[in-house]
Amino acid sequence: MFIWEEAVKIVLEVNNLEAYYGESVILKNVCLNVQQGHIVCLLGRNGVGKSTFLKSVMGLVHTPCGSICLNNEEIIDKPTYFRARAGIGYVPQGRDIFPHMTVEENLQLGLEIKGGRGGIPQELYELFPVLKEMLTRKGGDLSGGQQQQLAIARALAVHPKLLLLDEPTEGIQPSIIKDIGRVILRLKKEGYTILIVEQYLEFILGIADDYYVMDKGAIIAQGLVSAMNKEDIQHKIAI
Ligand SMILES: Nc1ncnc2c1ncn2[C@@H]1O[C@H](COP(=O)(O)OP(=O)(O)OP(=O)(O)O)[C@@H](O)[C@H]1O
Repeated sequence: MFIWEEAVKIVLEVNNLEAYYGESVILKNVCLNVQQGHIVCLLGRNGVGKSTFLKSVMGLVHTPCGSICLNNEEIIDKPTYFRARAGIGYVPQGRDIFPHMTVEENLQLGLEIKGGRGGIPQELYELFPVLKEMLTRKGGDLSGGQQQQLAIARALAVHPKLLLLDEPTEGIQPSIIKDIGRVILRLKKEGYTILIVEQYLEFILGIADDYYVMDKGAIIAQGLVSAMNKEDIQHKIAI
């Protein structure tokens, strides 16, 4: 009998990656895959190298060894703007909202990667109704949670093939954390592929498909979230 199996498509494939700040090696031999349509979480304590990993994928740190493939194309030697145009959306830790620009102007900046073409997609306001109410407010006047929503919306403006989120729950009140969780699940339903760096295990349990745990710049555990031994992983990421 012939069984038709749909081929698994890997959007991001990282192999044997090393990253450095000056002479200091931060990432060692990191391998991590993100399958299309999946939500993948990279967990770990403070300072183990999670943000450095996302910055490496964006081309923001020195990565002399290894491989970073986006949809089977090697991008490790490509500049950051190329990676952004190739479809990687990045929401850094701290959000990087422009405080003196309005919410609308911040959203328009998200379109610049693709030459500013097309208007702001209306679905962004469905995902984040609060942004529509605050279009003329300055980014710097928004709460931390609202800024996080604005940063995610800005990255989504060009429909990225891969969305990188660096600690989306950091410093945010529980009700907004729930809203962000709901948005991520909706994006998953729409077929988005997302890699989230987190320290907050409970948040990712309800939303992620696959997890990796990092310690001292190396991957020390990985698997399906559905099969995760939560106590063991919590112990590995506890301070
Ligand atoms: N610009 C930099 N120059 C030198 N060292 C850095 C720089 N940024 C980070 N580091 C160091 O690299 C290591 C990894 O930092 P990184 O921010 O990637 O960790 P993290 O796991 O994301 O932690 P956190 O959750 O606190 O952001 C840390 O030891 C940190 O001090």
